[in-house]
Amino acid sequence: MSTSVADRAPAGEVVLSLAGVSKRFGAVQALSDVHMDVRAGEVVALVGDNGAGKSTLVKVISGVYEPDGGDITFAGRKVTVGGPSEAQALGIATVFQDLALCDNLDVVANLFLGQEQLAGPFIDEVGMEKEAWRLLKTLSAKIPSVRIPIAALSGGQRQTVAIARSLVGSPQVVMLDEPTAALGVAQTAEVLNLIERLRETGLGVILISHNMADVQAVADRIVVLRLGKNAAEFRVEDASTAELVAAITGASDNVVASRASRRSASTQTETHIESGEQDG
Ligand SMILES: Nc1ncnc2c1ncn2[C@@H]1O[C@H](COP(=O)(O)OP(=O)(O)OP(=O)(O)O)[C@@H](O)[C@H]1O
Repeated sequence: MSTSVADRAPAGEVVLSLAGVSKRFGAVQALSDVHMDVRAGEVVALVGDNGAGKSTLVKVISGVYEPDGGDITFAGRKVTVGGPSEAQALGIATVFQDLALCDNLDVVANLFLGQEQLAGPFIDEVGMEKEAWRLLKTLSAKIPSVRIPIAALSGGQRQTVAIARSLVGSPQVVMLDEPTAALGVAQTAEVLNLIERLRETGLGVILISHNMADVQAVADRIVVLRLGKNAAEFRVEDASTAELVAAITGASDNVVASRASRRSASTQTETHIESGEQDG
């Protein structure tokens, strides 16, 4: 089976919708009444402080955890996601932080390991290699060979393989959990390009990140969780870093926000001085 754009929902259509999702672990209410929509051809960033509930939400969507309450609607119908393989069969793929790649196996083996059934019943070694190149091409990925072991690849290239792997089986939604956390500047830029490619192919992308620069560079919408609840939602062009930080921390007078506004005030003053707008 190949990833066909024709199978996908038209851009702008809601493909995944969460309503009233809750999850408790003993005394900890990790998620309360969470809602979130993801549209085809859109990158939604899911942000929040440590313990805000991001990982729990990802695990609910990917079928690792069963929610205590709430509805998940995927491609227009209410679904229960019984486990990660069910999520993948539905069309919800997740790239977890650990990437789950086998270092000693090559790129082709890693792309299809354990998901041969998603690639199609009759796919052989040659077919897998062709499909591997096709998936990497979809991402405009820079991998020198599909026959080199993962151990020989850089961090950005590994992330690329993990993202390509998530595309086997034609998902409609891809979730990326902190994809740039362990990467340097150039590799981060590479991964942000991949995310843009995913959006261009019409996928709904959920990006979990602590990095506001990455989020602001690539997301269309930003959903902020705080203490397991929806705290705010922004279109990326409407949110300043200070507003985002305030929504994440729940306070507008925190150290990061006031530092950001001091810096922005001093930049404005400098701009005015440079353009000769100062008084006197
Ligand atoms: N398996 C679990 N058992 C008990 N409590 C849990 C479990 N998983 C998460 N929690 C708790 O649920 C809350 C939300 O945690 P979660 O890991 O979802 O937050 P997060 O936003 O992903 O944080 P981080 O950015 O640190 O990964 C936290 O209070 C956490 O301690």
